[in-house]
Amino acid sequence: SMQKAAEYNLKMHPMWQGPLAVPGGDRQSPIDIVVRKSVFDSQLKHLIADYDPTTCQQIWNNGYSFLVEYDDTTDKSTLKGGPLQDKFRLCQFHFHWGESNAWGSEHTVDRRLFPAELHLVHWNSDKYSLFEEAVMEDNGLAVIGVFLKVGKRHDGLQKLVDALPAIRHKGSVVEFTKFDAGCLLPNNTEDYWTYHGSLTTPPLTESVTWIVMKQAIEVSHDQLAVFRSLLFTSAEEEVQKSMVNNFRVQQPLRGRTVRSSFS
Ligand SMILES: Clc1ccc(Cc2nnn[n-]2)cc1
Ligand SMILES: [Zn+2]
Repeated sequence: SMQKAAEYNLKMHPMWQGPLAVPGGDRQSPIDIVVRKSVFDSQLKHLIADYDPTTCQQIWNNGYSFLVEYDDTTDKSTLKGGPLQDKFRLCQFHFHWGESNAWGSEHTVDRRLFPAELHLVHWNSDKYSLFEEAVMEDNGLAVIGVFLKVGKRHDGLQKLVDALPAIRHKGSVVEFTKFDAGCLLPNNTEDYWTYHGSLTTPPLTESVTWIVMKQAIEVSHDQLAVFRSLLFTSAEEEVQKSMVNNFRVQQPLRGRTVRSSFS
């Protein structure tokens, strides 16, 4: 499950951005989405995210971000449609954010940075039986990226924000149940960009079909501030480092085409 992959992240130095480019890597993420260079593809379908809140299990600080993990042993929380040919299982979601509202997202749109970005991580359960298998295969994973912008308070996010003080330190885990990840999707899920890329932390594997939503969700300044109260460091470490700027630098497009579901 994602647990093992996230434990792998735990061992990694928090600010580890990984190499700027992976040797031989020509489909790395994140990227800048140049809107006027994206290509409208009328074959792209609606996204069908069907998430069951009862599969939500725990929330924990893995020393890089905080992640909400789902039971991915059955096809209860799935993603289909969009650019995807197969059915994908939700295994976790997490965020990337900055030390200020001026930056924090991994992807950008015409170089515009957002204060944070949500990633909903899914793996191809039609072709594989475990995340660990899928993560090594072309198109084994599908990650939905949703930009966060500062505005009105996001009521669905608040339950998650209220759980963060309990997982301030790297390695802390608390039970977190009955959370509907669907409430974090924007109202408009028709308009997205999609391209083939990679995980943005080691193993940086080029197995991700990225689906980046055009519409951002609004969260309040105070909600974002609580993200920044998390720590990269465990309770034992003398020097505590606040968990901010946990994003990777942008990677070269290397001739890839970014398709849009809208014109
Ligand atoms: Cl918890 C976590 C899991 C994965 C990543 C890296 C990533 N790859 N693609 N999107 N995020 C960062 C934090
Ligand atoms: Zn991510």
